[in-house]
Amino acid sequence: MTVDHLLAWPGIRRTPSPALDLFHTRAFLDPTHCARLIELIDANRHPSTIADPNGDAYFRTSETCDLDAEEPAVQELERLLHTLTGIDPHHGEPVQGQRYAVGQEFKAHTDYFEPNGTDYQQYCALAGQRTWTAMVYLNEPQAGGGTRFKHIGKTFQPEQGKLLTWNNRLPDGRVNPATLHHGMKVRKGLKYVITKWYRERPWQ
Ligand SMILES: O=C(O)CCC(=O)C(=O)O
Ligand SMILES: [Fe+2]
Repeated sequence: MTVDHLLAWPGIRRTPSPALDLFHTRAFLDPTHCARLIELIDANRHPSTIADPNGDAYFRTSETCDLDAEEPAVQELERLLHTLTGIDPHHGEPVQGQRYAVGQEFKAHTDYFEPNGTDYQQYCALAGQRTWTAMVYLNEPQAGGGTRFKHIGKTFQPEQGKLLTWNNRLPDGRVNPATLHHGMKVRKGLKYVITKWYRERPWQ
């Protein structure tokens, strides 16, 4: 994907930082679309998991849903993401939904797989490393639930339909530690997001 392609999206904003390529845009999804995706997440959620477990049982306390690629709301989301990013849809992992109740979070992590981690071979042998991440807030909790990029001191607040996207790699192809981010604790209400990860090579 080229950054120029992203910049053609009306209303896209780049976070001014030399450390990483990070963009956001408001109202990427409309409220009806968000509500339908929330319904799908609620119908099929289970405790979230992590790669390279680090011994902290409270590292990621949310619930996850693998969304059904046949659902019209998921297909429409995929179509919009393709228009936004220009990334070949075959390089995408299936879309996931995440739900956080009060007190739940996803502590500071990177979306790429640690190149020397124990799980790298298992997760990356076929499709390669994660390249770009796209995430969309589907609602707005009453308090908390921001996404904090610690290295650059930037926190995004959840807002229904707002999209974030960033490049997990550096221009030379190595992973970028400055993409470290924290899905912070929800203090009041619920938080729903979708996450979409792209790979170097086609998925499956
Ligand atoms: O919920 C958030 O704000 C961040 C989610 C996230 O980083 C992830 O699912 O990888
Ligand atoms: Fe993440």
